[in-house]
Amino acid sequence: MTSSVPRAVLADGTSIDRIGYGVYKVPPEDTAILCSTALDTGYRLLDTAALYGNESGVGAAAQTYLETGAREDLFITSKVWNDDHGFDATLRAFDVSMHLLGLDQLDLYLIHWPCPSKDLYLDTWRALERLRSEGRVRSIGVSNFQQAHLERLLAETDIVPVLNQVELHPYLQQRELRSFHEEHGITTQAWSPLGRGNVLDDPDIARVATGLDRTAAQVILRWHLQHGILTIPKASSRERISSNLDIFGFELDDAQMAVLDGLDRDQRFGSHPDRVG
Ligand SMILES: NC(=O)C1=CN([C@@H]2O[C@H](COP(=O)(O)OP(=O)(O)OC[C@H]3O[C@@H](n4cnc5c(N)ncnc54)[C@H](OP(=O)(O)O)[C@@H]3O)[C@@H](O)[C@H]2O)C=CC1
Ligand SMILES: O=C1CO[C@H](CO)[C@@H](O)[C@@H]1O
Repeated sequence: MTSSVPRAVLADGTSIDRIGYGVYKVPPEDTAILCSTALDTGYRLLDTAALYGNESGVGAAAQTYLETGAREDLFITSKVWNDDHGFDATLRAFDVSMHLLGLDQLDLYLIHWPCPSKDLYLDTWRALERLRSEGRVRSIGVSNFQQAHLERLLAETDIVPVLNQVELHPYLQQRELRSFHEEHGITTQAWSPLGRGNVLDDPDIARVATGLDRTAAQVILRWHLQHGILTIPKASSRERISSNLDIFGFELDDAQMAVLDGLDRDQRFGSHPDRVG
Protein backbone atom coordinates (compact mmCIF):
# COMPACT_ATOMS: atom_id res chain seq x y z
CA MET A 1 0.00 0.00 0.00
CA THR A 2 3.01 2.33 -0.09
CA SER A 3 3.12 5.20 -2.56
CA SER A 4 6.01 7.31 -3.65
CA VAL A 5 4.16 9.96 -5.64
CA PRO A 6 6.02 13.24 -5.05
CA ARG A 7 3.94 15.98 -3.50
CA ALA A 8 3.64 19.71 -3.96
CA VAL A 9 2.77 22.08 -1.13
CA LEU A 10 -0.28 24.30 -1.54
CA ALA A 11 -0.26 27.91 -0.27
CA ASP A 12 -2.22 26.85 2.83
CA GLY A 13 0.55 24.36 3.75
CA THR A 14 -1.35 21.23 2.67
CA SER A 15 0.60 18.76 0.58
CA ILE A 16 -0.91 17.32 -2.59
CA ASP A 17 0.21 14.57 -4.95
CA ARG A 18 1.64 15.80 -8.22
CA ILE A 19 -0.44 13.22 -10.11
CA GLY A 20 -3.84 11.78 -9.27
CA TYR A 21 -6.56 9.69 -10.86
CA GLY A 22 -9.49 11.51 -12.51
CA VAL A 23 -12.86 9.79 -12.81
CA TYR A 24 -14.93 11.83 -15.26
CA LYS A 25 -16.84 9.36 -17.49
CA VAL A 26 -15.88 6.42 -15.28
CA PRO A 27 -19.25 4.63 -15.01
CA PRO A 28 -20.66 4.64 -11.46
CA GLU A 29 -20.71 0.83 -11.36
CA ASP A 30 -16.99 0.63 -12.22
CA THR A 31 -15.77 3.52 -10.10
CA ALA A 32 -15.02 1.68 -6.84
CA ILE A 33 -12.98 -1.03 -8.56
CA LEU A 34 -11.06 1.36 -10.83
CA CYS A 35 -10.30 3.71 -7.91
CA SER A 36 -9.13 0.74 -5.85
CA THR A 37 -6.95 -0.29 -8.79
CA ALA A 38 -5.50 3.23 -8.86
CA LEU A 39 -4.85 3.12 -5.11
CA ASP A 40 -3.23 -0.34 -5.45
CA THR A 41 -0.89 0.93 -8.13
CA GLY A 42 0.21 3.89 -5.99
CA TYR A 43 -2.16 6.80 -6.65
CA ARG A 44 -3.45 8.54 -3.53
CA LEU A 45 -5.37 11.45 -5.06
CA LEU A 46 -8.83 10.82 -6.55
CA ASP A 47 -10.53 13.62 -8.48
CA THR A 48 -14.33 13.50 -8.71
CA ALA A 49 -17.23 15.97 -8.84
CA ALA A 50 -20.96 16.04 -8.13
CA LEU A 51 -21.42 16.18 -11.91
CA TYR A 52 -19.70 12.85 -12.49
CA GLY A 53 -22.36 10.85 -10.61
CA ASN A 54 -19.72 8.55 -9.14
CA GLU A 55 -18.84 10.06 -5.76
CA SER A 56 -20.24 7.02 -3.94
CA GLY A 57 -17.84 4.76 -5.89
CA VAL A 58 -14.92 7.00 -4.97
CA GLY A 59 -16.13 6.88 -1.35
CA ALA A 60 -16.35 3.08 -1.43
CA ALA A 61 -12.75 2.79 -2.67
CA ALA A 62 -11.66 5.24 0.02
CA GLN A 63 -13.39 3.17 2.72
CA THR A 64 -11.67 -0.01 1.48
CA TYR A 65 -8.33 1.79 1.51
CA LEU A 66 -8.93 3.05 5.05
CA GLU A 67 -9.38 -0.50 6.36
CA THR A 68 -5.57 -0.67 6.38
CA GLY A 69 -4.35 2.76 5.23
CA ALA A 70 -4.19 6.15 6.92
CA ARG A 71 -6.64 8.96 6.14
CA GLU A 72 -3.82 11.50 5.81
CA ASP A 73 -2.32 9.51 2.92
CA LEU A 74 -5.50 9.86 0.85
CA PHE A 75 -6.47 13.03 -0.99
CA ILE A 76 -10.03 13.37 -2.28
CA THR A 77 -11.16 16.28 -4.45
CA SER A 78 -14.75 17.10 -5.35
CA LYS A 79 -16.45 20.08 -6.97
CA VAL A 80 -19.67 22.04 -6.61
CA TRP A 81 -21.66 21.90 -9.83
CA ASN A 82 -22.98 24.87 -11.79
CA ASP A 83 -26.63 24.41 -10.69
CA ASP A 84 -25.61 24.84 -7.06
CA HIS A 85 -23.94 28.26 -7.20
CA GLY A 86 -24.86 30.61 -4.35
CA PHE A 87 -24.08 30.45 -0.62
CA ASP A 88 -26.87 28.22 0.70
CA ALA A 89 -27.11 25.98 -2.37
CA THR A 90 -23.37 25.33 -2.20
CA LEU A 91 -23.53 24.33 1.48
CA ARG A 92 -26.36 21.92 0.64
CA ALA A 93 -24.48 20.50 -2.35
CA PHE A 94 -21.42 19.94 -0.18
CA ASP A 95 -23.49 17.93 2.32
CA VAL A 96 -24.82 15.73 -0.49
CA SER A 97 -21.30 15.11 -1.82
CA MET A 98 -19.98 14.28 1.64
CA HIS A 99 -22.87 11.88 2.24
CA LEU A 100 -22.09 10.09 -1.03
CA LEU A 101 -18.35 10.05 -0.33
CA GLY A 102 -18.87 8.86 3.26
CA LEU A 103 -16.12 11.13 4.54
CA ASP A 104 -15.99 13.46 7.57
CA GLN A 105 -13.60 15.85 5.90
CA LEU A 106 -12.84 16.55 2.25
CA ASP A 107 -9.30 17.38 1.17
CA LEU A 108 -10.09 19.81 -1.63
CA TYR A 109 -13.39 21.38 -2.73
CA LEU A 110 -13.51 23.36 -5.96
CA ILE A 111 -15.99 25.64 -7.70
CA HIS A 112 -16.36 23.61 -10.90
CA TRP A 113 -16.95 26.56 -13.30
CA PRO A 114 -17.22 30.30 -12.62
CA CYS A 115 -20.49 30.55 -14.61
CA PRO A 116 -20.05 34.29 -15.20
CA SER A 117 -23.60 34.74 -16.51
CA LYS A 118 -24.99 33.59 -13.14
CA ASP A 119 -22.71 36.05 -11.37
CA LEU A 120 -22.81 34.07 -8.13
CA TYR A 121 -19.27 32.80 -7.82
CA LEU A 122 -18.35 35.24 -5.05
CA ASP A 123 -21.22 33.93 -2.89
CA THR A 124 -20.27 30.37 -3.80
CA TRP A 125 -16.70 31.11 -2.77
CA ARG A 126 -17.86 32.53 0.58
CA ALA A 127 -19.59 29.20 1.22
CA LEU A 128 -16.30 27.40 0.55
CA GLU A 129 -14.56 29.80 2.95
CA ARG A 130 -17.18 28.89 5.57
CA LEU A 131 -16.65 25.15 4.99
CA ARG A 132 -12.92 25.64 5.41
CA SER A 133 -13.28 27.67 8.60
CA GLU A 134 -15.51 24.90 10.01
CA GLY A 135 -12.84 22.31 9.19
CA ARG A 136 -15.15 20.36 6.85
CA VAL A 137 -12.68 20.80 4.00
CA ARG A 138 -8.92 21.20 4.30
CA SER A 139 -8.30 23.27 1.17
CA ILE A 140 -10.48 25.28 -1.19
CA GLY A 141 -9.90 26.17 -4.79
CA VAL A 142 -11.49 26.79 -8.14
CA SER A 143 -11.67 25.27 -11.59
CA ASN A 144 -11.95 26.84 -15.03
CA PHE A 145 -11.38 30.34 -13.64
CA GLN A 146 -9.78 32.79 -16.00
CA GLN A 147 -7.58 35.63 -14.85
CA ALA A 148 -10.48 38.13 -14.68
CA HIS A 149 -12.50 35.78 -12.43
CA LEU A 150 -9.51 35.26 -10.17
CA GLU A 151 -8.80 38.99 -9.97
CA ARG A 152 -12.34 39.65 -8.83
CA LEU A 153 -12.18 36.84 -6.28
CA LEU A 154 -8.88 38.14 -4.90
CA ALA A 155 -10.22 41.68 -4.67
CA GLU A 156 -13.56 40.88 -3.03
CA THR A 157 -13.12 37.82 -0.79
CA ASP A 158 -10.84 36.80 2.07
CA ILE A 159 -9.09 33.57 1.09
CA VAL A 160 -6.97 33.14 -2.04
CA PRO A 161 -7.83 29.86 -3.82
CA VAL A 162 -4.94 27.43 -3.37
CA LEU A 163 -5.43 25.84 -6.79
CA ASN A 164 -7.07 26.39 -10.17
CA GLN A 165 -7.88 23.22 -12.14
CA VAL A 166 -8.01 24.10 -15.84
CA GLU A 167 -7.84 22.40 -19.22
CA LEU A 168 -4.12 22.17 -19.99
CA HIS A 169 -2.09 19.94 -22.31
CA PRO A 170 0.55 20.46 -25.03
CA TYR A 171 -2.07 21.92 -27.42
CA LEU A 172 -3.41 24.38 -24.80
CA GLN A 173 -0.55 25.48 -22.57
CA GLN A 174 -2.21 28.40 -20.73
CA ARG A 175 1.08 30.25 -20.29
CA GLU A 176 -0.40 33.62 -19.20
CA LEU A 177 -2.74 32.04 -16.70
CA ARG A 178 0.11 29.94 -15.30
CA SER A 179 2.20 33.10 -14.77
CA PHE A 180 -0.71 34.76 -13.00
CA HIS A 181 -1.07 31.71 -10.77
CA GLU A 182 2.62 31.84 -9.91
CA GLU A 183 2.42 35.53 -8.97
CA HIS A 184 -0.42 34.79 -6.57
CA GLY A 185 0.68 31.45 -5.09
CA ILE A 186 -2.07 29.51 -6.88
CA THR A 187 -1.15 25.96 -7.89
CA THR A 188 -2.00 24.91 -11.46
CA GLN A 189 -3.65 21.52 -11.91
CA ALA A 190 -4.34 20.26 -15.44
CA TRP A 191 -7.60 18.62 -16.39
CA SER A 192 -7.55 16.59 -19.58
CA PRO A 193 -3.75 16.51 -19.26
CA LEU A 194 -3.69 14.15 -22.26
CA GLY A 195 -6.13 16.34 -24.20
CA ARG A 196 -8.81 13.68 -23.65
CA GLY A 197 -6.54 11.30 -25.56
CA ASN A 198 -6.39 13.62 -28.59
CA VAL A 199 -2.74 14.60 -28.06
CA LEU A 200 -1.50 11.01 -27.82
CA ASP A 201 -1.14 10.53 -31.58
CA ASP A 202 0.92 13.67 -32.14
CA PRO A 203 3.87 12.65 -34.38
CA ASP A 204 6.40 14.90 -32.58
CA ILE A 205 5.43 13.45 -29.22
CA ALA A 206 5.57 9.95 -30.73
CA ARG A 207 9.17 10.59 -31.83
CA VAL A 208 10.19 11.74 -28.35
CA ALA A 209 8.42 8.74 -26.82
CA THR A 210 10.11 6.26 -29.17
CA GLY A 211 13.52 7.77 -28.42
CA LEU A 212 12.96 7.26 -24.70
CA ASP A 213 11.21 3.89 -25.03
CA ARG A 214 8.23 5.40 -23.21
CA THR A 215 4.55 5.84 -24.13
CA ALA A 216 3.22 9.13 -25.47
CA ALA A 217 1.08 9.44 -22.33
CA GLN A 218 4.15 9.10 -20.10
CA VAL A 219 6.02 11.74 -22.10
CA ILE A 220 3.11 14.20 -21.85
CA LEU A 221 2.62 13.60 -18.13
CA ARG A 222 6.37 13.98 -17.58
CA TRP A 223 6.27 17.30 -19.50
CA HIS A 224 3.57 18.56 -17.12
CA LEU A 225 5.58 17.36 -14.12
CA GLN A 226 8.76 19.14 -15.25
CA HIS A 227 6.74 22.36 -15.65
CA GLY A 228 5.41 22.00 -12.09
CA ILE A 229 1.85 21.35 -13.34
CA LEU A 230 -0.19 18.82 -11.35
CA THR A 231 -2.18 16.28 -13.38
CA ILE A 232 -5.18 13.98 -12.94
CA PRO A 233 -5.24 11.66 -15.98
CA LYS A 234 -8.18 9.31 -16.43
CA ALA A 235 -7.75 5.78 -17.80
CA SER A 236 -9.92 2.68 -17.83
CA SER A 237 -7.53 -0.27 -17.56
CA ARG A 238 -5.07 -1.33 -14.87
CA GLU A 239 -2.29 -1.27 -17.43
CA ARG A 240 -2.93 2.37 -18.46
CA ILE A 241 -3.65 3.52 -14.92
CA SER A 242 -0.37 2.01 -13.78
CA SER A 243 1.79 3.11 -16.71
CA ASN A 244 0.51 6.71 -16.44
CA LEU A 245 1.96 6.81 -12.93
CA ASP A 246 5.32 5.47 -14.04
CA ILE A 247 6.81 8.86 -14.89
CA PHE A 248 9.38 9.34 -12.16
CA GLY A 249 12.18 7.16 -13.54
CA PHE A 250 13.10 9.22 -16.59
CA GLU A 251 13.56 12.83 -17.64
CA LEU A 252 12.93 14.95 -20.72
CA ASP A 253 16.00 16.96 -21.65
CA ASP A 254 15.79 20.59 -22.76
CA ALA A 255 15.41 19.68 -26.43
CA GLN A 256 12.62 17.21 -25.70
CA MET A 257 10.84 19.76 -23.47
CA ALA A 258 11.17 22.29 -26.32
CA VAL A 259 9.45 19.89 -28.73
CA LEU A 260 6.36 19.73 -26.51
CA ASP A 261 6.56 23.45 -25.64
CA GLY A 262 6.39 24.12 -29.37
CA LEU A 263 3.04 22.37 -29.84
CA ASP A 264 0.85 25.06 -28.23
CA ARG A 265 -2.04 25.96 -30.57
CA ASP A 266 -4.68 27.26 -28.14
CA GLN A 267 -6.83 24.24 -28.92
CA ARG A 268 -9.50 23.26 -26.43
CA PHE A 269 -11.18 19.86 -26.27
CA GLY A 270 -13.55 21.05 -23.54
CA SER A 271 -15.73 24.13 -23.20
CA HIS A 272 -14.56 27.72 -22.91
CA PRO A 273 -15.24 29.05 -19.39
CA ASP A 274 -17.07 32.11 -20.74
CA ARG A 275 -19.63 29.86 -22.39
CA VAL A 276 -20.47 27.56 -19.49
CA GLY A 277 -23.33 28.22 -17.08
N1 LIG B 1 -12.63 20.63 -13.78
C1 LIG B 1 -13.14 20.31 -14.96
O1 LIG B 1 -13.94 21.04 -15.55
C2 LIG B 1 -12.74 19.05 -15.60
C3 LIG B 1 -12.06 18.09 -14.88
N2 LIG B 1 -11.67 16.92 -15.46
C4 LIG B 1 -10.91 15.96 -14.63
O2 LIG B 1 -9.71 15.63 -15.31
C5 LIG B 1 -9.64 14.22 -15.48
C6 LIG B 1 -8.87 13.85 -16.74
O3 LIG B 1 -9.42 14.49 -17.88
P1 LIG B 1 -10.12 13.67 -19.07
O4 LIG B 1 -11.07 14.60 -19.74
O5 LIG B 1 -10.66 12.42 -18.52
O6 LIG B 1 -8.97 13.45 -20.11
P2 LIG B 1 -7.47 12.86 -20.13
O7 LIG B 1 -6.64 13.89 -20.78
O8 LIG B 1 -7.08 12.34 -18.81
O9 LIG B 1 -7.61 11.69 -21.17
C7 LIG B 1 -8.38 10.55 -20.92
C8 LIG B 1 -8.43 9.76 -22.21
O10 LIG B 1 -7.11 9.31 -22.55
C9 LIG B 1 -7.12 7.90 -22.64
N3 LIG B 1 -5.87 7.39 -22.04
C10 LIG B 1 -5.45 7.59 -20.77
N4 LIG B 1 -4.24 7.01 -20.57
C11 LIG B 1 -3.90 6.44 -21.74
C12 LIG B 1 -2.77 5.70 -22.16
N5 LIG B 1 -1.77 5.42 -21.34
N6 LIG B 1 -2.76 5.24 -23.44
C13 LIG B 1 -3.77 5.51 -24.30
N7 LIG B 1 -4.86 6.22 -23.95
C14 LIG B 1 -4.93 6.69 -22.68
C15 LIG B 1 -8.32 7.42 -21.88
O11 LIG B 1 -8.79 6.21 -22.41
P3 LIG B 1 -9.47 5.04 -21.54
O12 LIG B 1 -10.33 5.70 -20.50
O13 LIG B 1 -10.25 4.29 -22.56
O14 LIG B 1 -8.37 4.22 -20.94
C16 LIG B 1 -9.31 8.56 -22.11
O15 LIG B 1 -9.95 8.39 -23.36
C17 LIG B 1 -11.12 13.79 -15.50
O16 LIG B 1 -11.30 12.42 -15.32
C18 LIG B 1 -11.67 14.66 -14.40
O17 LIG B 1 -11.35 14.11 -13.14
C19 LIG B 1 -11.93 16.68 -16.78
C20 LIG B 1 -12.63 17.58 -17.53
C21 LIG B 1 -13.10 18.84 -17.01
O1 LIG C 1 -15.46 18.10 -15.25
C1 LIG C 1 -16.02 18.08 -16.34
C2 LIG C 1 -15.87 16.95 -17.23
O2 LIG C 1 -16.03 17.28 -18.59
C3 LIG C 1 -17.23 17.97 -18.87
C4 LIG C 1 -17.45 18.05 -20.36
O3 LIG C 1 -16.38 18.68 -21.00
C5 LIG C 1 -17.10 19.30 -18.23
O4 LIG C 1 -18.27 20.07 -18.42
C6 LIG C 1 -16.90 19.18 -16.75
O5 LIG C 1 -16.39 20.36 -16.27
